[in-house]
Amino acid sequence: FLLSKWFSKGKTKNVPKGSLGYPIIGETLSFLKAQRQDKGSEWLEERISKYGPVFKTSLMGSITVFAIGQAGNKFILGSPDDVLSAKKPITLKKIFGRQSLVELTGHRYKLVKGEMLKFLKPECLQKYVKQMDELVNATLLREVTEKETVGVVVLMKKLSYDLSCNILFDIKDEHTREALFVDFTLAFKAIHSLPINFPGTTFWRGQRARARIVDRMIPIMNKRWEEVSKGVLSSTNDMISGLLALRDENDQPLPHDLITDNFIFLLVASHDTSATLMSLMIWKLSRDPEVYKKVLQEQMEIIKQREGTEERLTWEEIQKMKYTWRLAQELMRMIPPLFGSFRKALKDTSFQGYDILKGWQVYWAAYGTHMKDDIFENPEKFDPSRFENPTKPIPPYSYLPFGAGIHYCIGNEFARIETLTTIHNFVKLFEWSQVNPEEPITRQPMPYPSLGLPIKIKPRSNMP
Ligand code: HEM
Repeated sequence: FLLSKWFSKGKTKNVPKGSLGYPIIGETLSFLKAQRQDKGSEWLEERISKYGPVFKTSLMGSITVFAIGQAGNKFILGSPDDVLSAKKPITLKKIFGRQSLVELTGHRYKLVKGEMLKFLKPECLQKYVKQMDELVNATLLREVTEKETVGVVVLMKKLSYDLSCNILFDIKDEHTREALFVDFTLAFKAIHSLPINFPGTTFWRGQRARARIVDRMIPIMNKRWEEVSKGVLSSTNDMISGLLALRDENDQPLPHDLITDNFIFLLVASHDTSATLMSLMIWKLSRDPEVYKKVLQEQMEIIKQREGTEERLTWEEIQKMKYTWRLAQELMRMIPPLFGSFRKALKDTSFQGYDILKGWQVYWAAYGTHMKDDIFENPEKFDPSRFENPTKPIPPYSYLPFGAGIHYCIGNEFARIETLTTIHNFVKLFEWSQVNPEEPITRQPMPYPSLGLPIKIKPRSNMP
């Protein structure tokens, strides 16, 4: 009965063509495998050539429609939330929690996002530049000094995690941070695993890790709640305090489990994405002398022009790092940190004559536009200058490292500042060379140098 129900699903409608694969698991295994082997674009191409740019498959236990290309991106990312919501497949939902931002809709979504934005908008981030610079500088010196070889990927993961923990959540206790980091690593792996909850599976381990994170957060949250209630701590101190002080439409505080869910969600959203970008930047600088020269020149010029005794970076100096950020933009065009992302249909809808039924998932992928020559001239050519003087403006819904529409990344400015601060300190403090000059990038599923980017490193000998 279940099998016939599964195969007859949507038969009376004009649904997109495509194979649903095996019952329940569908094509999840081949999709995850392609992601891990950095063959996501081949996986897509195979299906596009058979069924066209709009096709269906089944992923993570749900029928999933892909709509590849600018029109597809516009449809998916531009649809209102009550038609295509950002609700995620079971693995993400179980790790992020039922009340993470992407599971919320309507008023509650706006309320929680509004509070997050208070900390993430440029006006607010300006005041964290100095603190970020201090933290990056101290971490790099501590982790690198007296070592001849360093694994950049591990270092960047640790750095971006520490930055989020410190700046966004004010978790300063080293022991707590370390313990949480171990569990976050396990929880993150579970997001991209098969949803099989059986002792020993990645998904099972991730959920146990999440439970431990929640246990560790309870006393932290209770203490903050007490401090915020007594007025000892301001709601502007950090995001946890801000969410604790927030009141809903009935003037009631938000449930503590909503705050824990969003703490976990934000750490995942902010940690591996930025760590990927920073690792890709150092990977590119290690193997492209031309690019390295320009970045070094830009960063050293900033130090040279510094007046007075100020040693730490300023907001104005971040704005001067134009070439360094264009390098990041071009890297994210060719190797987007997020391959794509899911939406869930809350109502029946349609695209280009194809029916998409309530309950189905929809997936957008950056691949469909980032490497197309009608959008980016010579798309295979690595050319940061295309973001300086574009011959023609990039059409909307075509360049998607941070997504687009309602769910556009609200941490993009935070990511920009931490990336630029890290690269500034890295080139200022060290000289280095790649241990494996041919090291390629592989998706795991985030695109990292495949061997963790080991580098031989020493303190910089010549300063301006
Ligand atoms: C280079 C680093 C980053 C990249 C490439 C990135 C990418 C993205 C993308 C593609 C989306 C849209 C996902 C979708 O459409 O389903 C997104 C959403 C989001 N990102 Fe980021 N992100 C980065 C850094 C950060 C940071 C540092 C934070 C927080 C401090 C953050 C917080 C968020 C949040 C909260 C959302 C959900 C927004 C919503 O649903 O309204 N991200 N990010």
